[in-house]
Parts: sequence; structure tokens; C-alpha cells
Amino acid sequence: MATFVAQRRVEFANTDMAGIVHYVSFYRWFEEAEHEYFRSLGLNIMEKQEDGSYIGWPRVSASCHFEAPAYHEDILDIHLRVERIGLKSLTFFAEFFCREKRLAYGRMKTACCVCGLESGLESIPIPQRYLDVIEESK
Ligand SMILES: CC(C)(COP(=O)(O)OP(=O)(O)OC[C@H]1O[C@@H](n2cnc3c(N)ncnc32)[C@H](O)[C@@H]1OP(=O)(O)O)[C@@H](O)C(=O)NCCC(=O)NCCSC(=O)c1cc(O)c2ccccc2c1O
Repeated sequence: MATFVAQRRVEFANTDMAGIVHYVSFYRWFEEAEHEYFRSLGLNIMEKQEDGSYIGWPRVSASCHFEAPAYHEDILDIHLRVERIGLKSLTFFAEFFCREKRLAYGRMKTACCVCGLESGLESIPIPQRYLDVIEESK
């Protein structure tokens, strides 16, 4: 996939008592970048179906490596790409840059699921309409 780039400014609430960005913020920005990527393709990360259930993308694994700290007011460029398209899952790879220096990188794997409030999560093969646009963005 051509790399999708999202941008975030480090807000005060993203930082911790050490004055640097708390690691949880990187996971949140990673997820937000992924959702922005879906939106850019005309997809919704929670798509309602006729029976009232939703197709969604819960995470089955997440990892992040932190190489340098980020600070309040820094502008971060989040470079996101689909690393692997599985039968029922997508693996995203993201890198976080500030002034072209890489601060962190990580992976998130999401399983395509039917999400019902009562029935819970049921993984399904990724529907073709998602594959069409995701593969085209590669
Ligand atoms: C999600 C599950 C229901 C899947 O269980 P199932 O037994 O059906 O899984 P499969 O074995 O068929 O695997 C499907 C697919 O996923 C890969 N996979 C599964 N588990 C892992 C794992 N631990 N590590 C790596 N990969 C895994 C597997 O290889 C298959 O991929 P293929 O490409 O090979 O087909 C079940 O696992 C479950 O219920 N898990 C708990 C999910 C959860 O609670 N996650 C944490 C919170 S979810 C979340 O934060 C979230 C974020 C969002 O952005 C969302 C966006 C939109 C909707 C929902 C969101 C959301 O919930």
C-alpha cells in the first residue's frame, strides 16, 4: 500500500509526569490513523448490516517499540500501511516521525468480525468490497 500519513499535535493531556508522551497515546494515535485510512477509502470501521449487527475490526494483537521521546506541541507524522491482508485479518504497520526522526514503530492486527451486542464477536472472511479498495490502495 502507498503509505497513508496522518498527523497529530502532542497535546498536554498526551504527556506524563516525565514531560514526555505517555506510551498509551501512541496506541491511540495508531488506531486513529487506521480509522482515518478507512475513511479515506470510503469505508467505515463500524458498518451496520441489515440485521442490525455491525462489521467491525477488533484488535487481536498490538505492539509498539519506542525509540525516542515526543514532547508537548511536537507535530507527529504517522506513516501507516497495510502490511498483510489475511483471510480474516489485516495487519497494519505504523511509524511515528517528528521532524523526520523516527520515534516509534509498531504493528496492529485486526480481525474482521460481525459484532452483535448480544452475540458478541464472530470472525468472518474479509468481504470482497473491503478487499477491493484496500488492495487498490496498495
Ligand atoms: C476476534 C476474535 C473473535 C477472533 O476469534 P476467532 O476464534 O474467530 O479467531 P480466528 O482464529 O478465526 O482468527 C481470525 C483472524 O485473526 C487472527 N488472530 C486471532 N487471534 C490472534 C492473536 N491473538 N494474534 C494474532 N492473530 C490472531 C487469525 O490469524 C485470523 O487471521 P487470518 O488472516 O489468518 O484469517 C477473538 O480473538 C476475540 O474475541 N478477541 C478479543 C478481541 C478484543 O477484545 N480486542 C481488544 C479490544 S478491541 C478494540 O479495541 C477495537 C478497536 C477498534 O478500532 C475497533 C474498530 C471497529 C470495531 C471494533 C473495534 C474494537 O473492538
